[in-house]
Amino acid sequence: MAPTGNNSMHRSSSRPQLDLSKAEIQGNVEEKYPTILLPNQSHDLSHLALDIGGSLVKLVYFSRHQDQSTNDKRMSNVKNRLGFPNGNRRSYPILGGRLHFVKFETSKINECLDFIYSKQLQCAGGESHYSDVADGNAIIKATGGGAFKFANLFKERLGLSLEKEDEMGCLVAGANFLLKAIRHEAFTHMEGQKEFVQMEPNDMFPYLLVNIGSGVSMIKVDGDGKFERISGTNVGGGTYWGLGRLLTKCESFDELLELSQKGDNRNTDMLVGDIYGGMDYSKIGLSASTIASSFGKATSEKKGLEDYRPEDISLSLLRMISYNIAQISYLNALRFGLKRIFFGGFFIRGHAYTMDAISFAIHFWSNGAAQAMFLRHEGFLGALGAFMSYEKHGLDDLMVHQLVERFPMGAPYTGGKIHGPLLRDLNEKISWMEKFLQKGTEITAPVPMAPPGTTGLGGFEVPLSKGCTLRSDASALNVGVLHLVPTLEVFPLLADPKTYEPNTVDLSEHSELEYWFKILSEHLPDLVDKAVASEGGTDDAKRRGDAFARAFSAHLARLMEEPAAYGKLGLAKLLEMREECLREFHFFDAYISIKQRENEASLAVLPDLLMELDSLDEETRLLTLIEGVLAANIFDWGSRACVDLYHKGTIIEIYRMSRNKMQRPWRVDDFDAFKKRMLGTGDEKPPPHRRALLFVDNSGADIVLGMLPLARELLRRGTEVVLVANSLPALNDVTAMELPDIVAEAAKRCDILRRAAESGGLLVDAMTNTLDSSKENLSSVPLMVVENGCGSPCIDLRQVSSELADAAKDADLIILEGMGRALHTNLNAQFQCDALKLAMVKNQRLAEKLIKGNIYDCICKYEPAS
Ligand SMILES: Nc1ncnc2c1ncn2[C@@H]1O[C@H](COP(=O)(O)OP(=O)(O)OP(=O)(O)O)[C@@H](O)[C@H]1O
Ligand SMILES: CC(C)(CO)[C@@H](O)C(=O)NCCC(=O)O
Ligand SMILES: [Mn+2]
Repeated sequence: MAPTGNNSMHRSSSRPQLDLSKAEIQGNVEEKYPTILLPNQSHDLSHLALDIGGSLVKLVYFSRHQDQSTNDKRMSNVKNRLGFPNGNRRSYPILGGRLHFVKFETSKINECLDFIYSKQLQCAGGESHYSDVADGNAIIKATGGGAFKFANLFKERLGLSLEKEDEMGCLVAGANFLLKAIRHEAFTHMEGQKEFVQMEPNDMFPYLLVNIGSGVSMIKVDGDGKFERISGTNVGGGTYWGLGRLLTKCESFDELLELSQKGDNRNTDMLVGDIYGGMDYSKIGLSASTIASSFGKATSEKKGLEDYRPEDISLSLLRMISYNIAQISYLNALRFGLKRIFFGGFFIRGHAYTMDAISFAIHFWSNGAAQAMFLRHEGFLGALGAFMSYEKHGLDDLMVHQLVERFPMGAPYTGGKIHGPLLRDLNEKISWMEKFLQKGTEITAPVPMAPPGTTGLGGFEVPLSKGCTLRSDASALNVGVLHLVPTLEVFPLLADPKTYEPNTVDLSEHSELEYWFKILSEHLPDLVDKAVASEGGTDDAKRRGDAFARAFSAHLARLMEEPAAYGKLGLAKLLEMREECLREFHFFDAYISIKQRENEASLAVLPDLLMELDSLDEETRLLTLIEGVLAANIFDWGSRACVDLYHKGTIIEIYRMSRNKMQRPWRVDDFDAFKKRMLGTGDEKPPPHRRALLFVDNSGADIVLGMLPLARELLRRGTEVVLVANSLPALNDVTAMELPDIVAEAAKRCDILRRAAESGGLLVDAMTNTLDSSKENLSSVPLMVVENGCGSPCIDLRQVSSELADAAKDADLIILEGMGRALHTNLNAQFQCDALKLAMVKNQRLAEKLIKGNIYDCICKYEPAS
């Protein structure tokens, strides 16, 4: 999903510009990191907050979206027309922007200072403190012990004062925010299986929060700001890393964790079987393979450290510490009757085995009564909480539907160790990716390897999740950039937003996932060609095209290995990711020339089509119009089969051929019910719909020869029509920016469309001269265009533009057209008003699966208001 407006397609590069005017160095010019004053820098550039722990520094910062859409004529017309109510809006603006998550090792705090400096984050410590910035005395929120320990360093190097926030309070604030506002934040992890859990904001409390950092804190959370640190343990992440380093000579935490994946703890741990001569101690429920004593075998007098494999040592240590923390957690949960236990902190590091070990132990000790849950933003709770403590961020009011998470490529800092230079611009990103992605191993993930099986109650056997190479790039953290888009809303006509699921196809089924990955991979070379051509085919475009292909393939490979890496995966997300990835590499509209060509060709034949339609009686015309929409939906550059077809004829030939083949009954055919609602039966004439929302799909024939004639029919019958189109380009879909021009062209050829477009404010400088129009005829129901808030071929109706949400309030008919919006998503969506779903199925597998039919079968699904 994307924010709305004029410039929004340039969003990917939308870091606000620094205002460098009157910049001057403050203090000693000889210093290594002299502070530069930017007195004219706008104060709301960003917020920054830190959690400086014993092991890692976590940084959360906010960057604003570029100012959007001020002089967009279409927008202001729509606003006039629909008179956007302000009643239920917040009374103060919250900033649209992005939240970034970055971490560093505390022992290398200079890297963190460099990062802040190079991003100029110290120049904007937060609105409420702006007045201080000019004095070189910006204040930023910080928590963790380092907020005390390093206060002077921040002051000296960056002129930043750290305002200290209570560490436990921050952890709780961060966790509460994530659980409420981020979809797919919390998950369980058992025997290698990740399952997302959605918390009900009304039913979240109480819970136990266990933060495993260097040390471990256990906090009972009863509400927002209501908590008590009930316990802790000094055996934590620092213990694993510290002891592990001494015993194995590993040089990094990740190396130690990787070693554990090849370990066998039977060589170091003393098992029940070792003590009981290979037998279980079944009377107390302990199997022979239960660890009786961690490192108990290392007591052997005959052996020294060199006789044990570092792999085995690492594994024993990891299990010892994970089990120990889990056991103490469980006992504390028991003490206060808490059923839900969330684990955070970077000890977890998204590592499958660690999570399995903790889950297993919680399950074991509680006899299945308590459940361990993990958080995707595991280590960032404190930093987020510190961020939340700014007064005017507006974040605490944000809701799930206003946050969109994206996973851009190449943020080398987030791994904790630095893999490359700070990426300042696209060029540097591409260079870095060219090098980084050559090392194929680094795009692998910790994934379960062992076949499914049971660990078996009665002992701590080996949890199943092992892993291969640990990912050291940003995505290892399974944390993206959070886009805050305050204008997004839940589509108000959904029958039940709570149970609404946009995706029709479930990608958690592996064969389904494989199939779509194959489709997307095969489509990639063609897409790259188009994208490069759309940017003039220059060397720069080719290089970007190459980088895009690498990046998107890497995403695909990553998801193939760990489908839940970026949250719950659906086809809509996958298709959107492709579009976002294009934008990330500055391809703003790959299909632009194809779209223009097809629009022109279709507009040229529109008058003939309208004439043909007008010669038909009402009933035949309605059928022909629906046939026309279905037939024209064949022009879809997202479908392989259709692209092949285009080489076989002109647009109008294909359109006619396609329409001639429309034999009823269609595979799903509710046309008669729809006709009855529109035309009635016998003498009984039902009133026309008040307002119809037409969710349009492709450019060219699809919009011009399919949807516009249908819109015209509705207008003629007295129904207001709102064309709902994408905010940003996706494949050859028509966008809300392009539609007014297309409508204007069509209006030159049709009186009904012209009057409606004028009435809807779409024709601003009315072309009164182009056609003879009598002024008295001018009043007409309006034709309008609104953007849907998204930049994907699919639509998740939980996150639409406020413009669309407003337009929906008076609507009593929804028409969803095309595979992306009516099939891949929303085929099963229920609405509060009449809904018509129209699509041609241009994919054999989908046809078989969804409608037990064949490629090119049609769907005309009509569901009256429930
Ligand atoms: N790259 C890394 N370097 C060091 N430790 C890491 C790394 N990645 C994960 N860890 C683990 O994460 C732990 C630190 O987690 P976290 O950042 O949540 O705690 P902290 O805030 O530094 O510690 P505390 O809250 O106790 O002061 C380390 O002790 C180690 O076990
Ligand atoms: C000291 C803190 C709070 C610093 O984050 C943390 O490392 C911790 O909770 N340690 C455990 C101390 C204890 O309760 O035994
Ligand atoms: Mn900490």
